[in-house]
Amino acid sequence: MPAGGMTMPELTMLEVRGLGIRFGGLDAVKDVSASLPAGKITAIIGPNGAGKSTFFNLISGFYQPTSGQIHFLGEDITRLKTHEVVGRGIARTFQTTTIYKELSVLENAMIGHRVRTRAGLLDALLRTGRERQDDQASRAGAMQALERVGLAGQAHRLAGALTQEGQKRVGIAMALSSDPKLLLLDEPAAGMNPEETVNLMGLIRELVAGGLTVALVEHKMSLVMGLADQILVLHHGQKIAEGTPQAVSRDPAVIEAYLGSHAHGGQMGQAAQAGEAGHA
Ligand SMILES: Nc1ncnc2c1ncn2[C@@H]1O[C@H](COP(=O)(O)OP(=O)(O)OP(=O)(O)O)[C@@H](O)[C@H]1O
Repeated sequence: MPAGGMTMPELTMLEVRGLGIRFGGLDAVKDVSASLPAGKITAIIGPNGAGKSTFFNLISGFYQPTSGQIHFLGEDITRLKTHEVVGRGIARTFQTTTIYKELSVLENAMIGHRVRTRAGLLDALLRTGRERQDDQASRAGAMQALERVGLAGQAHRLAGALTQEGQKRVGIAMALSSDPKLLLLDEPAAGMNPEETVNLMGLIRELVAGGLTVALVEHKMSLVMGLADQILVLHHGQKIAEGTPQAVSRDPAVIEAYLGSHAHGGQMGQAAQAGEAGHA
């Protein structure tokens, strides 16, 4: 115990070591080692095709890595299946909104709960006898999740009738309904206007204040720079930098990676300038 210092050691929520996956001849993710501290927001950024979504797919059990290990709260989860990973406390949202617009907000969140606590979507949709028994548990989990995203009052509306932002919140509620410890958000601000993006940032901050750990993949630098405690930068599947938003936005290797890519060079360039705190 350091005398006079009350700093608690930082708890690691997720740790990956030497993580990699090859598709044919391509290393989509290669030798990535990183730690996600509990109660913090980690952003994973990088130019198009850098391996960000693949990284999420590895953590959430959608893909099996060809090398390396994944530890979640100290447990080796490298070879677990998706629903087992969810059972441990990791949930994710997807790049494209995958809500059922013709169902109610509550039904969507309940499907989220069932899919995440069962082996398959089919099981959840067919409503087997076992499913009906679990109805109450799903309903309770779903309502709690809707409260967390501010949609409890709209539980019985059709999901398709909500705004773009509301529908994003439904997607997040679907992930939260399994009560995860770690939430993976894949491009949460995609398709959102600046006001909606700011609201979404507020929601993510609230969730983290409530004890959640968040990792997000996002191209919108305003969100990344405004939210992230730490940033991992991937390029061609490899980690080229990590650190605070300020440090990463000034990192020559990061600027080079973004400027060298057609797609998002401008955004990172702007972020680096924004980091210069008002210098013209
Ligand atoms: N299932 C797959 N089979 C073959 N190649 C894949 C597969 N998934 C991803 N890849 C390849 O792996 C590389 C990384 O893709 P990934 O989607 O992870 O990048 P990303 O950083 O998420 O890109 P973006 O920002 O455009 O979403 C790309 O070259 C992609 O074509």
